Amino acid sequence: MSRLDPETHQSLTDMRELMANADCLISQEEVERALDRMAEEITRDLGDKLPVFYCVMNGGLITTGHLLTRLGFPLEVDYLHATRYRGKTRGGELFWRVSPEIPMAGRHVVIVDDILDEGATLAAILDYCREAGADSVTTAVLVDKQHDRKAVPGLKADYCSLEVADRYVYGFGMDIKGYWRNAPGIFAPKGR
Ligand SMILES: O=P(O)(O)OC[C@H]1O[C@H](OP(=O)(O)OP(=O)(O)O)[C@H](O)[C@@H]1O
Ligand SMILES: Nc1nc2[nH]cnc2c(=O)[nH]1
Repeated sequence: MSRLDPETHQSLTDMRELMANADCLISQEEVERALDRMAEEITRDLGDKLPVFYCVMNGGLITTGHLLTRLGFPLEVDYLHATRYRGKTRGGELFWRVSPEIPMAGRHVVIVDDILDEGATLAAILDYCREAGADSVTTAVLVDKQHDRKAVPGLKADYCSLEVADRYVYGFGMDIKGYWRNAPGIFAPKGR
């Protein structure tokens, strides 16, 4: 391996240590089973509606990819990027980096994301879809974080069968300090 500058070397060490000491909250097998269930339900409800799936970047990337390969019906795919954490563990104001390209008017829209935490992101995206004239809007989210701080009390995704405790989690699309979106399962730093 080529020599790394000291700062990069330290980050590499820190990130490897973090993963070596993490708690695995949901294994890859459990995630796969949850995606199977989600795909079955979506197929039942939307399989004959030519829906458009919008991936919420960046976190929704892995869930969207795994979900779409389980869907055996015609559909379109687009993405949007609305972010409010931006490498931090606390959410701030929602920043729209990229708006979707495929028009939503008159379409059956499915929003796919990795996590429903406080729900400010999903609530804003739902408003956007309704204003854009979508015929129907459904939401598919891999995990729902359990706490009572939802931006809209009782907010739930239409399709979601995994729950996580109120900890900062990463893996399967979710980052920790920008890293480990590639972790195969859902993890949390030990003791935090
Ligand atoms: O329910 P909320 O509290 O609103 O948080 C959920 C959002 O937070 C994450 O995105 P983030 O803002 O980290 O952007 P990123 O996916 O680009 O990292 C995640 O992918 C969700 O979109
Ligand atoms: N990576 C990550 N992103 C989030 N966005 C909202 N909550 C979380 C979380 O627990 N982890």
